[in-house]
Amino acid sequence: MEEREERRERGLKRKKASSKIEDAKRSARPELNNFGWQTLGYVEKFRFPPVVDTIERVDATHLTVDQFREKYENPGVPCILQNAAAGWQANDKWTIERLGRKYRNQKFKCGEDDDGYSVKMKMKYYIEYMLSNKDDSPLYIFDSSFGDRHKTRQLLEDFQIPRFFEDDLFRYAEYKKRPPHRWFVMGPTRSGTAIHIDPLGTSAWNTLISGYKRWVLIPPGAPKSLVKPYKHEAGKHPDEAVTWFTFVYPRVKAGSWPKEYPIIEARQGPGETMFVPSGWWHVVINECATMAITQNFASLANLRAVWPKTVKGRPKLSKHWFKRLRAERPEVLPVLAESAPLRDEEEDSSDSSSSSSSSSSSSEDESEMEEIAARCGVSMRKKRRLLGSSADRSTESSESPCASKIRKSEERK
Ligand SMILES: O=C(O)CCC(=O)C(=O)O
Ligand SMILES: [Fe+2]
Repeated sequence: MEEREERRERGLKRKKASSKIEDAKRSARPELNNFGWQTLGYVEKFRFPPVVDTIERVDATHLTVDQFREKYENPGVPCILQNAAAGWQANDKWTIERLGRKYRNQKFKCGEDDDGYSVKMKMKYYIEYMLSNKDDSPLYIFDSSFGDRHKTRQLLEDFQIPRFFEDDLFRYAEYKKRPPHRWFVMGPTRSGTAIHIDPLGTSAWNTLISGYKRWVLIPPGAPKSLVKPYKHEAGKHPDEAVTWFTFVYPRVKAGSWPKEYPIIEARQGPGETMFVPSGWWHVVINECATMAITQNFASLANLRAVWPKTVKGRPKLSKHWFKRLRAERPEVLPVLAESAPLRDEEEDSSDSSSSSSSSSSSSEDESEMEEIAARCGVSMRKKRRLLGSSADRSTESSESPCASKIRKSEERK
């Protein structure tokens, strides 16, 4: 009798899990409702290419912050830092078993619906999905708000920002106003991130706790038409890593790939930290189940790219940030002045999705900026550039070529 009861209970739980998984899948990828999630048969047909690893690796324990800046950050050279995660609690705690126990009923973002709202799944259901799915391009946890939720905040204690990345200039902005900047990342084989450049000109570090990730990095300046799948290749999975590896990867390996954009390949393993400099295209696919933590940051090295993009894409934030930097880091003001976009300047060629509207910034703001520009010894022309266009935007929207990193829903907060 008791046994029958238990069997019934288990059956009900299984049913509930599949229904929760189905709900999330329907919301996150409604375009697959008719097409199907396994139609391409990638579980059988998709083969990871032979391992090629051409990235520079460096032992973080023997590298000073100054050396990192000189060799990698300032010249924009990608690298893998080894041992930057030594001693992290995540190395022991972030296993499927332990996370599945501790965060069992906590919801993590694994997609977004058509209206830009997060699609979330409880950890217990996601793990079930991760371990059993045969989907062509599976759902992927890419959660930027774990640190803000009471019951998942503890994950923050399991890792530390490696010292090379501590001087994140966005930390001077009020926490609630700063763009999303850290993500807990977890997904099964074939999940990953399609080719993109990280938002707002930021650089990133990405530490893998378990599993293996394949990376391809393409230098800044490579045209979108070259690095993205062609229209006829995109099919129902235009923005998925599997599509890139199926169609574009053979092209980057062919002799006809332009020599001016030499790619870098890597197979990242547990404990390794990838450094992605500002402006680099990158695409990532998980070879097996992985767990990782990634952060994006602004620094002295990328501020020349970050500032104009922030002014254009996040005008209100840029004003707030400016004031904070002026108070806390006045030495960076000349960099802002030098790099600010001209008023009414043409949008640059990158994926910008800024919207414009009617309200204007106060003249008080403007004169304040001009005064600062003068103090920095910036010319009249550049003074006008300091804050970019004086037309403010009522709805800030950010340049977001990294689909997984800045989502509309997060911008809405
Ligand atoms: O781990 C991944 O899927 C890639 C994440 C990414 O694009 C990044 O860290 O910038
Ligand atoms: Fe990225």
